[in-house]
Amino acid sequence: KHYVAEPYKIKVIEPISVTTKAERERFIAEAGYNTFLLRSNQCMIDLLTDSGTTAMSDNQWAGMMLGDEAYAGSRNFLHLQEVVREYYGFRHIVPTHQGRGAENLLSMIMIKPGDCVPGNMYFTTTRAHQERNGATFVDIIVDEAHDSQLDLPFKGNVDLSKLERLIAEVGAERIPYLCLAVTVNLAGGQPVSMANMRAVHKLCAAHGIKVMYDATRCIENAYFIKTREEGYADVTIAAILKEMMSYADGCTMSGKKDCLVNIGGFLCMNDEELYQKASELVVLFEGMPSYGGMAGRDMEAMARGIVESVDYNYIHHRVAQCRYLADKLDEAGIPVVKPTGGHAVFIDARAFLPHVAQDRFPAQTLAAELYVESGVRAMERGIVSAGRNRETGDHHRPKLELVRLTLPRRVYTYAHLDTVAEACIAVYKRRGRIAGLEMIHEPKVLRFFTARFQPL
Ligand SMILES: Cc1ncc(COP(=O)(O)O)c(/C=N/[C@@H](Cc2ccccc2)C(=O)O)c1O
Repeated sequence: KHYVAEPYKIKVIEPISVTTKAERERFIAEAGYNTFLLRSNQCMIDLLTDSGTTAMSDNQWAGMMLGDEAYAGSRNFLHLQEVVREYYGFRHIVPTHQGRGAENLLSMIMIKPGDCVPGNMYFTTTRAHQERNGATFVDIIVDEAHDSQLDLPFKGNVDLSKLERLIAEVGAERIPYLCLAVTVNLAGGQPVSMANMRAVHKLCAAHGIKVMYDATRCIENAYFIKTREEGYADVTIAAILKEMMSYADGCTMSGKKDCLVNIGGFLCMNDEELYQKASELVVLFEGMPSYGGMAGRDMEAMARGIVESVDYNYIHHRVAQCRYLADKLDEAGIPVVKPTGGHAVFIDARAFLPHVAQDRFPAQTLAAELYVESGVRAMERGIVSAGRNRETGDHHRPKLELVRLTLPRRVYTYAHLDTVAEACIAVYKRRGRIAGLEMIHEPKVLRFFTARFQPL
């Protein structure tokens, strides 16, 4: 297999703090066996998240010196607005401090209590905001998305018959919008095909239901369309992105992922009335409609990041790094989600630790073991992240109990990925001797961020 070399060279470095195994055993115990509670300087290769961990380019850093910090009408906002209109195609953009800011505004202006918001698999913060505004999230993703070993090109797709059944059951007036995630984080970074986006838009438009994308990893989705979908091999990433967005009425965006910045986000829409409502609320939650919780310099960095993000060489390498790591684990017999997603390698913790019951937190356990083995920080994406069912009080029990090895953009090299693979293989060899965890502190909201555990 050919793995493309980094299409950039290193100009500035940030030293990695090296730890010993004995130190890491102490650190993870102090962190309640929750990798979110480790300090950055206790992690040697930090694969917790691709969110906000991007290395910016010299062009973006130069832009940071051109921050127009005027309270209103900053030239950086005008630049960001112009770039989003050009690349995403929506008429209105409301800047927010990050994705969550956009999710908050969207949920508040579109949802009324008792509504249903259908989507292609849940995401924690997205669902939390929908529920907070009185809606019920309804999963309409294709069944195949819940099978980690099924190697299909677009496992993020919507099952149109599920959507039709939902509309028939609850009525279009109780569905303010469909939330289409491109890509689907918790399914393993799985993309949605252009054909499915087109069909979803057509069906929703026929019922007067808006389609709002969670565009957080839309460049990765565009790359998978280019490389996997008939008819797009010779189409540019930018043109694919624009067509994707043409099938949506708006989007929320966490700029901390595919806009290549460390903070920032936006909410987009075409509808004038929605824009007016969002503009009224943004002053309450994020500041002015012309800065949305970002400094001028951050908006400049994001505008420049958006232009860089559609460069084929950038996204080709970014996805190739994920595939490189996934192939190494797969060759060693370690169960990983197939096909490899755009931002991470997801280990199937249930298959890795079949003797650990799901309510003994296999993914949480494996993430802690990986950390002790080699200082690699991964993230639990299983029963702990899924939280509890509001009605029954029992854990949500997702079919996918995953450990996510999330690759920051333009940060690590293939040598780092070799170290990660070796660590996974070492733990895999001693998996029979790994017992589970019990939860000793359980927060009420989004518990995975601060829950604490101890070994059985
Ligand atoms: C598909 C999708 N939509 C919206 C957001 C929110 O965007 P923001 O508010 O962070 O900018 C995110 C953030 N995902 C991050 C950070 C994270 C967030 C909650 C729990 C765990 C991790 C991650 O997956 O690591 C996302 O993935």
